[in-house]
Amino acid sequence: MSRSAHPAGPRHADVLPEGHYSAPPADLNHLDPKVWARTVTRDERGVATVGGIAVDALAEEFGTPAYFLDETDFRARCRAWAEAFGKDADVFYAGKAFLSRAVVRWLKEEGLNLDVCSGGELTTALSAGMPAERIAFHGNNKSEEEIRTAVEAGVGRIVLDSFQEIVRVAHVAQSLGKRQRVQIRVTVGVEAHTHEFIATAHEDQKFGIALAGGQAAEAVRRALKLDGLELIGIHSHIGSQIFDMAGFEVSARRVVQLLAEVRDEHGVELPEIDLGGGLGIAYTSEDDPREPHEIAKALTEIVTRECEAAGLRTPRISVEPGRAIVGPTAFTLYRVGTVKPLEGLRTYVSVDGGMSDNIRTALYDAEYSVSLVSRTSEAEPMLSRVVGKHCESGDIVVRDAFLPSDLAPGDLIAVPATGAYCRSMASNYNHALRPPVVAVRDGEARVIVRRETEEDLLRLDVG
Ligand SMILES: Cc1ncc(COP(=O)(O)O)c(C=O)c1O
Ligand SMILES: N[C@@H](CCCC[NH3+])C(=O)O
Repeated sequence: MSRSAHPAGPRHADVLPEGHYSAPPADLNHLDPKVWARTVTRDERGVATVGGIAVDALAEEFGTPAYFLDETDFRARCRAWAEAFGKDADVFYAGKAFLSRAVVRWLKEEGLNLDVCSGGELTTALSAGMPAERIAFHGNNKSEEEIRTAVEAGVGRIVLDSFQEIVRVAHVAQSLGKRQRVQIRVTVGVEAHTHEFIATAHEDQKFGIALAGGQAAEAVRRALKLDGLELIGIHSHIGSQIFDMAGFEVSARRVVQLLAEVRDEHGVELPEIDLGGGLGIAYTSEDDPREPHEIAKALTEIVTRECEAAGLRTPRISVEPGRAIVGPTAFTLYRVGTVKPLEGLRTYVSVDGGMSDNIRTALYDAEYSVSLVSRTSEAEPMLSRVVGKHCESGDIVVRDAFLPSDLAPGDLIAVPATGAYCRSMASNYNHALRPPVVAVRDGEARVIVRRETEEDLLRLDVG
């Protein structure tokens, strides 16, 4: 592939326009372990490798764009979470981040439970052999059919999200002659420090039942009266990509307060509390996420302290990390198609994917990093914007990042930390074919979700 020089673009710090970036990194070839999956490194040629396989070979075999998932890293993260919380707590992987049958099998083998939030996720989980009692079923508008499937399967818990749902689940359970274990999802009134679209515990939004105004206490009252329900606890999820533990602290305190009120009113000590997911990961070298053992320690201490103060037995804690497990384990590999320097601004690098395989930049103004991975380069840093091939000027994958100034069509670049909410939120915009997910481990690569084909598109179009 040609590496012809292109007209000089904006390259030096003194001509850089405003944007979300700091100075160019000291070494553009360095693959920072903070943002790259555990086994990623460069081989003797300078080509990046994952699980011992070089990305040029992966691109050759599987094509681009494609997501490559480091199975070793995924399993290690599952184990770290399970060990950090220990046997007296439960870790539910949030399947919305990324779910496939292989993932379900890994979770099962590594001792994790699974949070699903739709009939589709539930079917995937059951079809890959996840025991139903290890599944939690979420959602703010579960259909009667979804509820029936979940109750029939015997899911470990359904998380109730509205007053209507309390009655709906009780009715379905009773009609099946069952008593369904449930939690009530409450909104604790915390403003999580994250993007507005992914914060979920302030009161003015669609999820949960507010603690404020006694709504949640009323939900407990109603649930306790219904024969079809066994109320086992209270659930709170405050948002996503959160680094600051202060929000979890307030949330835990308010949930424990509700448990104390329930004890006082009904003489019942609910045995479980779920503090949701939402723990942040490093998308760029500037992010500093917490390790699972620190998170486990902080959450356990808060809950224990608050329960002691309220004279309650400490309930069994559960958490639902999605992004923190799968996010860092995958990267998206793209091939560069065009390189367009805009004098005084930045260089637009077009790749063969875009907002259809990563909507997070357009949707949340998310920040990502990017590296040239098919070779190393000693060329000077060039302020770049990585864009896709869609008919949309907001089709941006990486808003501001530095790539070497000799970047050329045919080069492979990769965006790390795309394991969560990229394939799971992928679309067919412009009839794009959603990329495959390839799991790599110990020198072996295998497709776990295949690439869509034009036949798939035509098969759906029955007109
Ligand atoms: C109820 C619930 N649990 C868990 C999660 C997982 O969040 P994250 O992937 O940020 O850990 C979400 C999504 O934000 C959620 O809504
Ligand atoms: N999908 C979002 C977060 C919401 C997760 C589900 N409540 C993201 O990419 O960050």
